[in-house]
Amino acid sequence: MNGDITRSQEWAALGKHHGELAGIRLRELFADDPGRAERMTAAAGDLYLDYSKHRATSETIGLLLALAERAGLRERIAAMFGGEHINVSEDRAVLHVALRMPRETRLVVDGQDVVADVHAVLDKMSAFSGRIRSQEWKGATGRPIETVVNIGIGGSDLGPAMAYEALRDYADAGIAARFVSNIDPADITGALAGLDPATTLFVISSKTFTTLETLTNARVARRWLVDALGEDAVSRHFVAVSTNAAKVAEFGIDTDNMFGFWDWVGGRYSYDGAIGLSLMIAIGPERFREMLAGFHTIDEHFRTAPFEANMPVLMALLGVWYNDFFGAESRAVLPYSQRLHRFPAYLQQLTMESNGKSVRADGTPVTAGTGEIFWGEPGTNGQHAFYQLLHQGTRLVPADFIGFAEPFEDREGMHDQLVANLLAQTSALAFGRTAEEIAGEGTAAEIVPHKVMPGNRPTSTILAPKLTPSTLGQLVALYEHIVFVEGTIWGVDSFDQWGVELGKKMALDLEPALTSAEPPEPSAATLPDPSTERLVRRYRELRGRRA
Ligand SMILES: O=P(O)(O)OC[C@H]1O[C@H](O)[C@H](O)[C@@H](O)[C@@H]1O
Repeated sequence: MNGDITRSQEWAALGKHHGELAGIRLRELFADDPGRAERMTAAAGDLYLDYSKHRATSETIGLLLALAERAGLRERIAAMFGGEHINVSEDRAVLHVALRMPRETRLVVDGQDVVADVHAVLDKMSAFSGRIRSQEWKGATGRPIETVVNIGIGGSDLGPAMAYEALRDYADAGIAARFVSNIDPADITGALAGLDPATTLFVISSKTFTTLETLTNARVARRWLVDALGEDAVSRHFVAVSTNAAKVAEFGIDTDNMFGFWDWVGGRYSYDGAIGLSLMIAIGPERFREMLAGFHTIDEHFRTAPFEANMPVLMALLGVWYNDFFGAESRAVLPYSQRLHRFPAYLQQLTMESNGKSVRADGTPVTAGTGEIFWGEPGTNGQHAFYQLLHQGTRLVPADFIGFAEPFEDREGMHDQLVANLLAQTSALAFGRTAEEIAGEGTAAEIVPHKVMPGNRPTSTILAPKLTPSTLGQLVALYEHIVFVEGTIWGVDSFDQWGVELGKKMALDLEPALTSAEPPEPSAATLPDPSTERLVRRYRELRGRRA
């Protein structure tokens, strides 16, 4: 809908319903309606969702679905899949879903069949990965590649880094991947430690090929390689992934060794395309395509399933429910899988860069909270760290628990213990322990209040058969579409990120004040405020520079 959804009657109905439901506990909801455990579930591809442990009834879901209709979700899904320029502030189509469309499909956007373009790049990536993996591609000294170092940041780092960690059990060609992102010199120093230039391939990943961190790290890597192997070695050890061929050439990378993508793929939506090159080299093109098929399964589910059975729609609407009606500020994502240890970090960019907005797509200010704060750690590590607050703190933190039935490799029944922990946590969060129950166990009266577990803390549980390339693709697509639905309800442009630009520009302006031989004048335009000016002088002193 155009305009302010918080003024709609659907929004008002949810507000009223919240008033009625707020005092009701999950214990009561289950006692009144034991069938909810069976009913409040959804399936999509290999993913199974239990959303019965939410502070919601069938009526809540009905009201939320009405809100989605009012927001024009149906039309917006069609607009995205149809290649309309729904990224209005940048006047671009939003077509990450095209990155995983099967070869035989066609999608003509702005006069061009984007699916054919996608597969041309995938084929080029597959051929290149195949040459690296089969050791046909040799480094400058004739030795095969053993390590791929991806240099990128944001969407050009988090996706492949998260997915490589998730799927490293499938890295079957003996090629390891490392990831460098930060401008902190410690990052590249750590990544290069122990590597042999003769067997190292650098993948410089940057959509724009103008990102300071990436270009700086790439220059350091180039120097490291050239010092060891000479200038001529660069073409055997550097490839690029970018949308900007001119900048790639300017950097000195042969554009024959460049893998492209398009302005209709946002950085945080890009690792299933060329930005995933380092991952494809590690796990192989076939596994990579299995991952794409997983993404596509959920895309099709999202596009075609009725909203009441549509997993991303349901999960997104529950996110809106807590964010905007219960005032919850964050959502924990708790994968019971060590391999998914970078998944919460990946989701932070996906969700928060997309929906951390305070104006709507039409430029008017939002009138409801947007952009849940995503955070998390793998279980069970989180249990021994921050779950105390989840169980007994004063804040409401809805949480997504993610588990798998099969481990890649079990040891002494450990995997069943892992899953037992997941299930125990969601039950304890939902149902808690009352003072009577605790006193009944013989607990001293003065200790009882400390042990009361309030319960009523909502969770989603997602179960999948096994962490595979396909199920990883399914999970990522699920969250991409959750972001889309939430962004649609809030009316924001989920595909721009203007908020990160100012700090980048100011850092460039500020740097000379830190490094110049003479200290900056107090009135210098590069010192934006008195606090920053003092910090600059303090830094110069600590660095032994004239302050
Ligand atoms: O891929 P690049 O053009 O180097 O951009 C890398 C990252 O930097 C930017 O600042 C954006 O906030 C991110 O969305 C992007 O993923």
